[in-house]
Amino acid sequence: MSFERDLVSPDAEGDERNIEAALRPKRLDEFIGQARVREQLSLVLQSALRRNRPPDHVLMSGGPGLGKTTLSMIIATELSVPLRITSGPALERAGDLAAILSTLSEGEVLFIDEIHRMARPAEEMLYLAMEDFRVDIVVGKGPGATAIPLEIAPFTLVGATTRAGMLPAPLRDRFGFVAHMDFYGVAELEEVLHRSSRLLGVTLPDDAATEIAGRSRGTPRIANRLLRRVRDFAEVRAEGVITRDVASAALNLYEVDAEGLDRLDRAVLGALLRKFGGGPVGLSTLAVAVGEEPETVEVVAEPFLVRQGLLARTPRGRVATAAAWTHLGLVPPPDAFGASLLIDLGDDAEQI
Ligand SMILES: Nc1ncnc2c1ncn2[C@@H]1O[C@H](COP(=O)(O)OP(=O)(O)OP(=O)(O)O)[C@@H](O)[C@H]1O
Ligand SMILES: [Mg+2]
Repeated sequence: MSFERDLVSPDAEGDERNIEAALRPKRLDEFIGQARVREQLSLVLQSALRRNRPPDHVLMSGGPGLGKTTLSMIIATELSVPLRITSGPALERAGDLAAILSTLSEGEVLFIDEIHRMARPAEEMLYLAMEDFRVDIVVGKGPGATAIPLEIAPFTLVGATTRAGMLPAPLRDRFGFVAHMDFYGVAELEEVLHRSSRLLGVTLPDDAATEIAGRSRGTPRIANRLLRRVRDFAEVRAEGVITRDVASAALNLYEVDAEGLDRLDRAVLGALLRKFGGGPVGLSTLAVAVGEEPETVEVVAEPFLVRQGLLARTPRGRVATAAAWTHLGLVPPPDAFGASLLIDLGDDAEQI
């Protein structure tokens, strides 16, 4: 058994990058949600513009699909400066980074995506560049090698990472501003969906937007993706008209449920409840029960289940919460939790 993850994966899949580029907000006031980050960043940018100096280096931290790349591009646009884009994995050798740094123009924004994946020598070169706008070019090898300092134009580094914890402290400390990107609320995702539907030229009623937003796992990228699937469904089956029922039928067809769980999520939860009485059960036992690798269960399914309060990781193993039983319409056995936690699920709940 294997599961299609494309629909609710927070990572960009296939040619999605191109589609996304068209939906990216270009200015700060078009960027939806993240009110605190937006306000903080707006201050940083405005004061830099006033002083006519490049702003402090900015670190964007947050899960995939929450808008880090989008916001980085906005920074360059708002400052009216060019943007240079690279990524941690592309900077294998210090020379790769030196080539970029030495050709930056004054005030340019250098965006390093996945900055936590940069190789060590490049990282050390970056420290000096961030702090003193200088790089040391090493000439020669062995004991005769000399470092020639080279001045570079003052620039702004914008780093993005999904794993801020993996950044070495000296690097983290050199960012003057850290933008923590959070998951989006349903109302914010509705706004994202309305904006995207205008750009895609489709009519999206409010209640249909609510339906899609609720299943989007707090992530604009997923919201936009579900919107495209709903549009396809409406074109083929509903003469292009999106209603709440059409949206709901489309997403049911793609097996994305009302809380945004997909087949793998429900399989994991279902096995935990039906086969192991709600746990505790070890990760590998649970993975075998759904025919998946333990890593897939741990990395792909569990974080969202934990965030939704449906599953808990305990030292004794994985445990379902009361909400998990409710979500799958099952009645927990009397000994599943303390008796006080038992919930009445009504007559139509499936008995296990
Ligand atoms: N605040 C927002 N308002 C409107 N659209 C957004 C917002 N944030 C993200 N999006 C949309 O979601 C998509 C993904 O955003 P983006 O590529 O910036 O995410 P990311 O955090 O860089 O993801 P990754 O970690 O995978 O690089 C883009 O198409 C963008 O248009
Ligand atoms: Mg990105």
